Amino acid sequence: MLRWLTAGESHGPELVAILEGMPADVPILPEQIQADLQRRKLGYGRGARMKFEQDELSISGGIRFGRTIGSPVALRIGNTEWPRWVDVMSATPVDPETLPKGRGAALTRPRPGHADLVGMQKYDFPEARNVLERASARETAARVALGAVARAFLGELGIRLVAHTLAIETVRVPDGSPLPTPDDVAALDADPLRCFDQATSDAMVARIDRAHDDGDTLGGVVEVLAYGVPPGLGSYTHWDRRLDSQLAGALMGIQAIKGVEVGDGFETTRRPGSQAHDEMVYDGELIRRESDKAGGTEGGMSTGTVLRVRAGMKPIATVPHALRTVDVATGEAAQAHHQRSDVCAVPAAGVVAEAMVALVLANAVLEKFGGDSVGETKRNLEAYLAAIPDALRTGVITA
Ligand SMILES: Cc1cc2nc3c(=O)[nH]c(=O)nc-3n(C[C@H](O)[C@H](O)[C@H](O)COP(=O)(O)O)c2cc1C
Ligand SMILES: C=C(O[C@@H]1CC(C(=O)O)=C[C@@H](OP(=O)(O)O)[C@H]1O)C(=O)O
Repeated sequence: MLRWLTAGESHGPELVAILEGMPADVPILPEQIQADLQRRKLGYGRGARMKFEQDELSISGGIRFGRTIGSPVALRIGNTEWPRWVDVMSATPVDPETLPKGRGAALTRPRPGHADLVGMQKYDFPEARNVLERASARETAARVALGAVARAFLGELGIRLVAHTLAIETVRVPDGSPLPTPDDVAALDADPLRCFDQATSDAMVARIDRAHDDGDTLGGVVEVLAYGVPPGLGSYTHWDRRLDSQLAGALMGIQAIKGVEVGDGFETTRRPGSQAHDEMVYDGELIRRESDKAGGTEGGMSTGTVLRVRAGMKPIATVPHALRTVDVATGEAAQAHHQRSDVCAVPAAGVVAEAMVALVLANAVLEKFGGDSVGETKRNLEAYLAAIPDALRTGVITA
């Protein structure tokens, strides 16, 4: 079993992350993790902080000479903003009178759509600083770093992932457009929206420009594809063993994700059964699917076809054209606090979603095939695939 934990505040000294249960001998270099951290900062519409803050990665354990060694992988990502926040985020008591006026001010005008108000109620805070520091999606940097390790493990088994942007608000990639493969990652990273359709990407840029001018923010939809996934990850035997349940939970666990679809998702509910499923045909060697509407799972198990999941992100809550709220210090009507924010962070959410899917798949692979070294996992996987009776063979769809 793979377990992972993150800690750290948005403006604290660093984020820390631990991945426990990763087999030994997975090749992974700090540069690979750093590259994924860099990809998470990409995307048209992100705020100023993405430009001036660097992700300072250091590895505290679990990796030696460029390979995992079976012990917990422990990572630190320094927040280069920290020197400006030393007082405000001090772990030791500080006289509130000495705090800087702007950053140190009490945040008593909670933002609709962010965690501020309920966080204050729940943890008994008079203002929102303690809440937003941890609710912030800064934390997703830690998950992306762990996801890079999970992806390296999956890569050794021939499982490769790619994420792309499907929609920004109502600007959407046309139905039936070609799907990217993992070979397209560099091209996607070079696109301002990580969108695989040039005309749609251009329209998305224009829409974000308009939102920026209007003092508004936008959400959208990302899709993660995993190629080379063997049949039989997850299980139909219990709700929490279902791969689709685990994927949905992991994706919904990303800040601002409000909907998840597996395969054609809600579109499937608008089709009659005769047109909703992926029919099987025998080609003399393998049982093949005529279509891929299910998105690579049936009965909570991977089918061996391309895994396809989508996550819908709501618009950023810190709207520059500030929303109405109540100042909880005075009880008076007010405008929600706003200093700076992303206009749109959907492309970054795609990189985070890819990391979460990688972690879930790595866990599912280990549950099915075990292995204390990646070589052992690979042997077990190959033996399982070889043992599937000829009459049941479907193969595995790779890119
Ligand atoms: C990559 C990424 C960047 C984000 N950037 C911002 C931001 O700049 N401002 C903001 O208010 N929310 C931002 N969010 C969303 C908030 O973190 C999120 O809405 C908040 O934690 C409340 O959680 P909920 O939306 O899941 O209810 C971002 C989310 C992601 C995934
Ligand atoms: C720092 C990151 O994202 C942050 C996520 C975020 C939020 O409320 O979720 C709010 C913003 O932070 P700040 O309010 O300090 O500008 C984003 O910049 C990051 O992704 O690295």
